[in-house]
Amino acid sequence: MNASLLSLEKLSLHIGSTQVCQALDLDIQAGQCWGILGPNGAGKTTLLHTLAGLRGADTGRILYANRPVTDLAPRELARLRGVLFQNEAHSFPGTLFETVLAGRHPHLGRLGWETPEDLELARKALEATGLQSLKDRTVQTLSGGERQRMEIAMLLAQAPDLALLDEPSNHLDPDQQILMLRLLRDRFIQPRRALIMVLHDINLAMRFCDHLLLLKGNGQQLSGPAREIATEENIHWLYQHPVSRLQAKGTTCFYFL
Ligand SMILES: Nc1ncnc2c1ncn2[C@@H]1O[C@H](COP(=O)(O)OP(=O)(O)OP(=O)(O)O)[C@@H](O)[C@H]1O
Repeated sequence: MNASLLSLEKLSLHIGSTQVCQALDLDIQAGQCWGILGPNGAGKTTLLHTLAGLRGADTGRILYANRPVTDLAPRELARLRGVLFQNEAHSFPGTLFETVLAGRHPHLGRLGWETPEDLELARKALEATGLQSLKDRTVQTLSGGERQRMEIAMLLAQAPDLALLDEPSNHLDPDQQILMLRLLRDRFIQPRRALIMVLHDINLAMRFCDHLLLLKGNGQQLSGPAREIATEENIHWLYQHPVSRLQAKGTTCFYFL
């Protein structure tokens, strides 16, 4: 049996007038890729930030390897989980290389100096995301897609056990969407690692996720293996839009009518 990286026990969460989830039990195991789907405003980002330990829940517990997230020091938490935020604003005007290298922060020694290994990991992360030729550019000069790839590179450099991604395909063209999600899958779908991503594109979710959490935005939720959860009926229930489930080239996809 795989190890449990993150467990939710009877988690209830609301923001404003939105009930994001209600008594949600979930077990994210090493080697799994979870997709969180739901209509605009359902609370997907709010839940992701809560899982990351950045905000509190109403009731219930969030456990990282059986330890409550509230007991973990920031540095320890930053080694366990990394977050790809939507529209992250970087406050200092660094170069691409310096920014990606900052991903190594949770791993630095007491003096805070980067080792040659940290520099090498940052260099490799830039190479993996195809950004090495831009390494000396300032972050402010990057296009939306280049910036998104930089955020992914930073997460690769951080190398946490669990990656929490908020719409990782944002700003990416179709080719880069596939390349970056493949890269994330290859790095994080590992015996000691896992991936959770909020996605709007259900077909990307079908392609990359083995488990799904559907959030309706009124406290109703459905979770489980993607092949059981991704039915025409459930996807119609989720988005309140007519949809057809199709088989193409051996994979399941959804066509919104
Ligand atoms: N500080 C706040 N106070 C009150 N309501 C808020 C606050 N922040 C967010 N909300 C609302 O909470 C709901 C959930 O927001 P959230 O960003 O988590 O949804 P989401 O599912 O990620 O949405 P989207 O798909 O549009 O990105 C939204 O209706 C949002 O307007």
